Amino acid sequence: MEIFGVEVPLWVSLTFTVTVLLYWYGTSTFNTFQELGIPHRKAYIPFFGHLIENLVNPLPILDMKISKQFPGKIYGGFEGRRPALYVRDAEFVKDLTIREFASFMNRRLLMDENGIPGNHLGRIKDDHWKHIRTILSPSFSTGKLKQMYPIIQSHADRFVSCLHATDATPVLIKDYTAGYTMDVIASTAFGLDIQAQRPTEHPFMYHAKSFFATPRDNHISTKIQIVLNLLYQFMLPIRIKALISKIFDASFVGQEANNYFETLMNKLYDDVRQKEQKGIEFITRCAEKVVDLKEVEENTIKVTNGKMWTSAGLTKRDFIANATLFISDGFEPTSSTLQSFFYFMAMYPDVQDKLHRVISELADENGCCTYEELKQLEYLDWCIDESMRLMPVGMRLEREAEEDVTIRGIPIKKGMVVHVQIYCMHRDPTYWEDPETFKPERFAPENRTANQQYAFLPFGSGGRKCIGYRLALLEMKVVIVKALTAFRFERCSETPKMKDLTYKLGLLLLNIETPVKLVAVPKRKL
Ligand code: HEM
Repeated sequence: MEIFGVEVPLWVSLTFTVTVLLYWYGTSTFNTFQELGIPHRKAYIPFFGHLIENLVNPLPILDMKISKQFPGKIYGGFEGRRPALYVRDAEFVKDLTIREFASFMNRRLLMDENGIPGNHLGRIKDDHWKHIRTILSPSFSTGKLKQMYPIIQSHADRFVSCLHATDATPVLIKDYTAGYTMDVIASTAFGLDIQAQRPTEHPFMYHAKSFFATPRDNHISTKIQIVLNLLYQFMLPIRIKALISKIFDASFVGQEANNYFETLMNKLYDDVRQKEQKGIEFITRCAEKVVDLKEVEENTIKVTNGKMWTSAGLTKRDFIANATLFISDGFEPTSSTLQSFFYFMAMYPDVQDKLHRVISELADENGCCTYEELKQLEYLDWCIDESMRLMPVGMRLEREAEEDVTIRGIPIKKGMVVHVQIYCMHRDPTYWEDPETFKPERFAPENRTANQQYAFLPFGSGGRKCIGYRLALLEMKVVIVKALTAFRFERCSETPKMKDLTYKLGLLLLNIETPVKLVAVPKRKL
């Protein structure tokens, strides 16, 4: 082929044309924010945008660094070709999650799996989500929590015995909070006593850990695997990923964990249906709602986002997916939050002493008090809130625009993802005086300011707020009251300083990477 009188081989001109077309397509969305007049980060890498940077850096650190460049608290960026809006303005967040809830009801889907994860409350959409949320919500009512209270207390006693066995030597506190949380989940949700606080790892615990693909170690090979996995999730279209995950074990949750819980839930379902005496567990309530799609009236059958469901109850698939909700969403956030809490107690001994005084005025020598009495411990509430302010496990909330909407003058296009930067908001000096310091008193009613309401969202906001937050708070309070009655948590030479804490890679949860070692010094002999 001749171009401007020069002979160019056909393969060269074809390669050139394809490269130009690919470059054009790979960058064609990169002017979105310029056109909308929204401050943004310029993207240069075709197809990737800022994705690689997002995946190879711990998100809280990156979010804090970048957000400093945007004092207006709202800016655009690119996750691959897809425009995403990053927000840390409390008033904007209020409108996004409450006033405009109907347009931002859903989270973005990276996978359209048919197994447990794809049908779980956190991932389903629109009317399907509303229907399942309505069925599950009563499982967290005051009445249900009161029924669970003695069970939770017995696991908290076990937590105290396990710590006594450490003989005041330094321990990785997360091993203990994880065991406790899992014991609570297995018993209150499934009626199982899996003894997760024992040193041997129960298969239930082993598979539960992979629900959030929580990295098991800090090896470089593990990090590469995480980054490749995230790249795969972001870069390929959902349909292609669905095909690949059918052929290989490429689901969000490993196929092994999926199969384990599917088999277990089927077995528990059969047991529950056969039992005459109904238990108080979450699974019993879910099992009672299961209906056969072949037997329900046709007008109750709906399809949302490719998923079939019925307004007459739960399908077996909905049942299996949502029965595991305690594990997939309840386990890691609660055990991590407890880890942070005990860490802050050791780092701020004056706060710990004050909290201990308050607790000992109310609870007996075993840290027992009634459900109602627990509510009177407002200083405990402030300490937990302050701990979640500095270490919010849900470091970002995610919403996807269902339609074009303008919020506070910012136009948001249909399909755009909005990330609420919880970690940044919780440490923003506009909302919090001296934000890096642990000061529970800032949560005393007389110290609260109006603009803090939507700048403190450890459990999210609006209709999609954490469904299990009341249970999470209860199980944390019970174990804290018992643990602080029995021990004083102290630093040791292996306890990291706050400025040295590093975080694991990942987009969902704030996960401390630095091993957090503490000493639990008994207050009295058993
Ligand atoms: C300290 C512990 C916990 C923290 C910090 C936490 C935090 C969160 C956050 C930030 C969200 C997103 C909310 C939003 O998008 O507005 C969420 C959602 C959710 N959480 Fe929790 N959570 C905790 C414990 C639990 C427990 C114990 C359960 C279940 C037993 C649970 C079940 C869920 C579910 C199912 C969702 C999705 C709700 C929906 O989409 O309707 N969480 N959680």
